[in-house]
Amino acid sequence: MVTIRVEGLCARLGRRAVLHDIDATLAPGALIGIIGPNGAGKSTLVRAMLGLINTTRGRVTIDGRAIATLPPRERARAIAYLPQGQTLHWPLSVERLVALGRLPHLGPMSRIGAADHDAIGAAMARTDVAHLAGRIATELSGGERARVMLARALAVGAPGLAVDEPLAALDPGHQIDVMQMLAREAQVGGLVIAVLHDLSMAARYCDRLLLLDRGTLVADGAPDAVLTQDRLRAVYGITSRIDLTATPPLVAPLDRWTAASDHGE
Ligand SMILES: Nc1ncnc2c1ncn2[C@@H]1O[C@H](COP(=O)(O)OP(=O)(O)OP(=O)(O)O)[C@@H](O)[C@H]1O
Repeated sequence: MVTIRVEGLCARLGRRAVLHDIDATLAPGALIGIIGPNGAGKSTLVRAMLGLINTTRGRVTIDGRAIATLPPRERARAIAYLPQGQTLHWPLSVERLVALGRLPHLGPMSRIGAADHDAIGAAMARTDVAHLAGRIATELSGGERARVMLARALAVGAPGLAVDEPLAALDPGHQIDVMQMLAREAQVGGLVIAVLHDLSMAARYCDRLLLLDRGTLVADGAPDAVLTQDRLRAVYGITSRIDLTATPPLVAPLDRWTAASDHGE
C-alpha cells in the first residue's frame, strides 16, 4: 500500500507558474481521477507527485518520505507511471517492451525470472494484448500501442499506479475494460491515479475527483460533489447535462457556454 501526500505544492515550467499551492492526500484503495481542461496542470501534478519535476515550493511525500530523497528505482517500484501519449522509437517486440516494466526489480546483472514472467503475462492478459506478444510495437495501431504501454506499467506490479489519459485512442469496449481494471486495482488496495477527459467515465468509475483549473485545485471530492453544471461552466466553459443517478452516470458536454446559455437561447 502506498500513500502520496502533497502539501502547498507550487511548480513552474520554464517561466510559467503551472501549479499553485496544491494540497491533497492520496490514500490507497481508491481510484482518483484528475480532471480539468487542457493546460490546467494535470500531467504536471502527476509528474510532481512522482518527483519527475522540480517544484518551487511545498513538498510531496510517499509513505512519509520526501519524494526528492527516494532513489529512482525505489520510486518506480512504489508507483508505476504511464505517461501521456508516449512515442516509441525502438522496434521491440510487444513482449520485450512489456518486460521493461520489470526493470525496477532487476539488478544490473540479473535476468528475468519466473516471477517476472508471471507479472508480464498477467499484465498482457489484463490489457488484452497477449495475442500481440510477438508483434513489433512500432507497427501497432494507436489503441493497441496504448494498451501495450499500459501493460508495461502494470507489469511493474507496484502498489501505486499513475496513468495519464489511459483512454486516449481506445475503442469503447477497451475503455470500459481499462476503467474496470483500474477500479479493481483500487478495490484490492492499490492507489490508482488517472488523468481523464471523459467525465462520464470519471463519474462512473472514480471514487474521488481532483478538478484542476489553471494550476489550482478548485474541487476535490466524490464525483457527485465535484461534477456540477456550475462548475463545468466555470472551469471548462461549457453547458452540460449531468445525471449522476443514472446507470451508468452521465455527464454530457452540450455546448460552449455564453451569456445567452443561461436564458435558454
Ligand atoms: N516544458 C514546458 N515549459 C513551459 N510550459 C510548459 C511546459 N510543459 C507544459 N507547460 C505548460 O504547463 C501548463 C500545464 O501543462 P500540463 O501538461 O500539465 O497540462 P494538462 O492539464 O495535463 O493538459 P492536457 O489536458 O492538454 O494534457 C500548460 O499551460 C502548458 O502549456
